Amino acid sequence: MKQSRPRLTSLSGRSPAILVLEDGTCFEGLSAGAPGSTVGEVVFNTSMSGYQEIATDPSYRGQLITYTMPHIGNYGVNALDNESVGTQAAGIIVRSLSRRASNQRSEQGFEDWLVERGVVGICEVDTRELTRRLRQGGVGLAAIVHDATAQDSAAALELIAAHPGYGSVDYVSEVATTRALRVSAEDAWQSPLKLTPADAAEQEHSDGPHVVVMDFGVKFSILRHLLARGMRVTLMPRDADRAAVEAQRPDGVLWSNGPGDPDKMEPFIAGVRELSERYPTMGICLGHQLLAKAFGGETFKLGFGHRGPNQPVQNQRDKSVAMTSQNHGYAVRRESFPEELEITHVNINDDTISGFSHRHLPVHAVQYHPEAGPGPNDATSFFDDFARELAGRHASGT
Ligand SMILES: NC(=O)CC[C@H](N)C(=O)O
Repeated sequence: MKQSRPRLTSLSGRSPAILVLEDGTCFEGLSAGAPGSTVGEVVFNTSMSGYQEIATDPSYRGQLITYTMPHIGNYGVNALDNESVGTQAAGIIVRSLSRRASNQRSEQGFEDWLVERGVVGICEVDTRELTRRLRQGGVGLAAIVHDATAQDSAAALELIAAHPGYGSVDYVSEVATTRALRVSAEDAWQSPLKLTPADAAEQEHSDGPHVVVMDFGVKFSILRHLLARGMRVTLMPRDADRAAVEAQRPDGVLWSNGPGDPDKMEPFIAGVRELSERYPTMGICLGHQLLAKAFGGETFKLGFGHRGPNQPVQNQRDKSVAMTSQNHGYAVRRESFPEELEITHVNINDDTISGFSHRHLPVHAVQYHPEAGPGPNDATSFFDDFARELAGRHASGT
């Protein structure tokens, strides 16, 4: 392996650790986070900040996140920035991991938090070289093993061999709700989000439009954006049928983001179609992919995906460009794009489909993340449009 600087063998108590790719390529580094070993699909994210939001984004379930920003952890973590209850990344890979957190919002150091949550990591890795490889060869499985050097690569390769393959795992079942949950609007931006069983007594009596979020691993920022626009929000499990959704008397339905290969979600596609013919509908990321499939489209795996806060997307109607936050490894195939849908947004980097609307139904979907979390707020108008659509329907009682 090419070394860009002399290998460190210890750094304040860290032990040697390795990251091994499927093809046997070994990156040597030092242990970080919780001790042990881990395996997952190795991907990279180009954000300069937002490491906590990324590690808690359910769409990263089963993945080892390479942070391309060379210095990670310096502003600590805090409870408000979690994008879900758990920590979802299967592991983290960084160049320099800060042990000191310096920020007025910090409640805990990033590494202590990783240890507490059992997330295995590796630091002092040549993340630039790793990212170049992933860009050239595509993403794949990899394993991190602590207390190991390149001579121990076989142990890592065994972990990889025992993995069923990223696309074969139903990661959504590990992160999404299995029961209806009400989302409390109280202090949504000031305190950690509160989710309570929807059968419990109503906690609030807001009279805003009601959105049912079909949960495949939704990010809290999405829920906050809905609440901030005066909407009432209920999470429903992915297998909730039409009757269960209708019983909630929603004004609209949102299909959430989520981890894994959208092809694994085939059993739920008929339900996506049925509900989107009935309610104003919005889809984000995995939700975008599910909606495209529901109308006859297909998805495919990108070489190395789009993960970062600086993905330029062009609106096909007014030609404006927004910088968007993205985190996806699959996309909708152009050749399969259904006639009844219209492409509304395109990723300028590689011309992939970034958004569409139905030609006749109020169905809109984006492959990017208008909620950012982390990332720029260029695209939040997507929520404004949805709120307007639902407010009209709510007022008219249709
Ligand atoms: N953020 C997401 O919803 C990701 C969708 C899907 N799992 C993908 O990787 O493409």
